[in-house]
Amino acid sequence: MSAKKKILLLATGGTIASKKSENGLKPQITPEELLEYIPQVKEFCEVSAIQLLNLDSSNMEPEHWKKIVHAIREYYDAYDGFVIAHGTDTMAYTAAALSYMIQNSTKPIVITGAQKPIDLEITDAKSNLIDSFLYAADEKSQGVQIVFDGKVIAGTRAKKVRSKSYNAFSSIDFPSLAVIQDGNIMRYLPMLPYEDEVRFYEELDENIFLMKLIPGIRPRVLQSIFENYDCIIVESFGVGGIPKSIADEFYRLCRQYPDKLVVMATQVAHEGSDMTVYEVGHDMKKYCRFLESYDMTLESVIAKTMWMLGNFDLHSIDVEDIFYRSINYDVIFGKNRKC
Ligand SMILES: NC(=O)C[C@H](N)C(=O)O
Repeated sequence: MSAKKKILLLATGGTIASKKSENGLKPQITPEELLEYIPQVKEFCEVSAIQLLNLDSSNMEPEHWKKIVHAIREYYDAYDGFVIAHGTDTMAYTAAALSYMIQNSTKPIVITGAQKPIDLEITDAKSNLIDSFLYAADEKSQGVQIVFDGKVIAGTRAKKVRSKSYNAFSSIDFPSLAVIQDGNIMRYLPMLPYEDEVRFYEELDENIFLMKLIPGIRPRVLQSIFENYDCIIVESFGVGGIPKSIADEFYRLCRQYPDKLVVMATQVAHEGSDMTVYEVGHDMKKYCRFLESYDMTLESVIAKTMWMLGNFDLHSIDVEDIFYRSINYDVIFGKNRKC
């Protein structure tokens, strides 16, 4: 029998590690205590644990993602896989960010958490953690994934869709990679071997503004957004377009600030953008250079632009080539699609 896989648990806080305080739930359970609740994982893997952060994930920031990446890089050779215990609220953002910051990892990096603290009698924490260790210790696992409520979701495809229920995450416009039931991993998609070596990126540019359109939006704040941010992501309606009420000012600013990255995304949860369909999208094409999200989740668009701006000089790269290149299954129906 082959030796047990060595898995490192990186604890970052979240409900999974929370206890009641006077002011509500607060992370305070140590990673060692977390492991005491799931002694059965010792049967199939050798676990070590470190407390990397201790946050409600509402407080998770790009600086913390860098810290997580740095720790995984530091311990990469010493372990066969990693489990990150994380709050659920921003887990989809972290999973997307790590997908860009750690690419081609043959060692699985699994992110999990819980809707109920591990010390409660009724909790999803234990099953989520056990499934995560099982997945991280499996020979066929690789890359960055979320394991939650029996589903394995590609790091770029997850979205928190329920604030209270156990099935809090969906895989958006892409199948779950696997399901885990009664200790068995059922894979829906084969893991294809990576062509390149593992690569770590520790830079991000977080100077990004997400502008959500609402009916009746006025152009008042646009000047200051363009002045102050490197990238403006427009969370538009439907497949995409700029409404008349802000169009003149928006196009004027696109011309005044040609170096700003403009990305058109959508507030619709499924099926993505297509700026070729409507006149409101067509006009945008006439006046601005922009990227669009296609079928990428908003979390992935945000993380990908932070990664792209942080690691490449946009004047010396083909921005479209990088943005539309599929990373960890993030974009399938993008510009570079081959049918
Ligand atoms: N279920 C959770 O983990 C929610 C918590 N507020 C967090 O994101 O840290």
